[in-house]
Amino acid sequence: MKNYKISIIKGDGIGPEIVDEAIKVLNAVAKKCDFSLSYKEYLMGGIAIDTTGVPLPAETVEGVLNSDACLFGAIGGEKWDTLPRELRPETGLLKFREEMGVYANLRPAIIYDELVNASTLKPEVIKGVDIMIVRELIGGIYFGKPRENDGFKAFNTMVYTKPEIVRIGKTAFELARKRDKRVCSVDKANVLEVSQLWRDTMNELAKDYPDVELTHMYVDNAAMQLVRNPKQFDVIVTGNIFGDILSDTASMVVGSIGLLPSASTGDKTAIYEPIHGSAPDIAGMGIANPLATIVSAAMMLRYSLNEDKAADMIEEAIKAVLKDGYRTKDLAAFDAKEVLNTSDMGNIIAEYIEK
Ligand SMILES: NC(=O)c1ccc[n+]([C@@H]2O[C@H](COP(=O)([O-])OP(=O)(O)OC[C@H]3O[C@@H](n4cnc5c(N)ncnc54)[C@H](O)[C@@H]3O)[C@@H](O)[C@H]2O)c1
Ligand SMILES: CC(C)[C@H](C(=O)O)[C@@H](O)C(=O)O
Ligand SMILES: [Mg+2]
Repeated sequence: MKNYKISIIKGDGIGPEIVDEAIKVLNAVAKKCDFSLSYKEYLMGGIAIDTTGVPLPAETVEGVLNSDACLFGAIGGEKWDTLPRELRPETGLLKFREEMGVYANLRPAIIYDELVNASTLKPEVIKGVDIMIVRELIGGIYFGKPRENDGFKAFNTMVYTKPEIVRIGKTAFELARKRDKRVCSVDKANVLEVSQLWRDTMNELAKDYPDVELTHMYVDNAAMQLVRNPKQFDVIVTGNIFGDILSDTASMVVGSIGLLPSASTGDKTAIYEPIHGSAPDIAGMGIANPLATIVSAAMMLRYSLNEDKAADMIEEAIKAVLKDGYRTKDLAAFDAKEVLNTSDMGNIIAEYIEK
């Protein structure tokens, strides 16, 4: 029987609650599909600061690199917000992504038919939405130097090199080939030099993909278009900060931030993580939606472990559970037959897989 080594980072806030449910579902599907998963837990974020003094212990880096894939919850919280920047949970996460070399963050926003009433947008606007946001994850203004805050003047630097743009562009074009063959590159080329290089490079790269249509959009317009007519998008490719913002918007297009999964991929390893944060406002209340993390686990099965059947089973179980009217609190107002807590949502998905 095949065994996969999965590194687990639960993190802070709702992180442990949602990751536990994903593990439950993974175990159910492994049993059905005749493979096994062994898990090893590592620390990152606030809990790592409290336990080891740093947000990203060396052991975490090494453990994840030696595993087949990593499932990650979320980090951060007010308790650590006043620490010097190098000691903050978010700095740990960024260093982690950088060390893992996960330059391509795939954030799919797909509407479940059962949830068309859950979005704040009209059903006819969102029915059929299927967008893949390809966010560059280890460059741009998040990592650019110089950066400084001397108490009077503060600045960050937005940097992209051509190879970085080509690398993420290829990911987007290759993905589009397996979808509707359309890439929309989002930038701010009307103002920023870095965006002009981004746009010129995408245009050059497009010559290698004559079967894929490339269009460009300024990020302010893209934010508006996502809400006006999200169905116009197939693949969106964009830089780190624009992708961060646009993916939170896309999550609400499909009903809740508790629904959007992601895969952070590169040449060394892959990290599977919901797009949302540690949600300190609801941590410990048992009301967090675990679906984003459970779907991230399905992405892990599909992309890193090549267990497509198991991934399909999770996705089918989620659809069936939603169809039967089970909802977490964030979606409770929308065609709910029964509102479940975080743990019961995990249980019922595992049960649907088992039966
Ligand atoms: N990848 C990560 O680890 C990650 C991502 C984003 C934010 N953060 C961190 O999380 C902390 C909180 O940030 P924030 O409040 O801006 O963003 P957030 O995504 O944690 O929460 C935003 C809102 O969405 C709700 N929400 C988020 N996930 C949910 C879920 N699964 N089910 C139901 N509701 C959910 C929250 O309750 C909150 O009202 C900060 O410390 C931030 O830096 C971490
Ligand atoms: C917590 C933060 C550093 C992170 C980001 O901005 O990348 C988060 O918002 C995300 O979307 O994963
Ligand atoms: Mg974000």
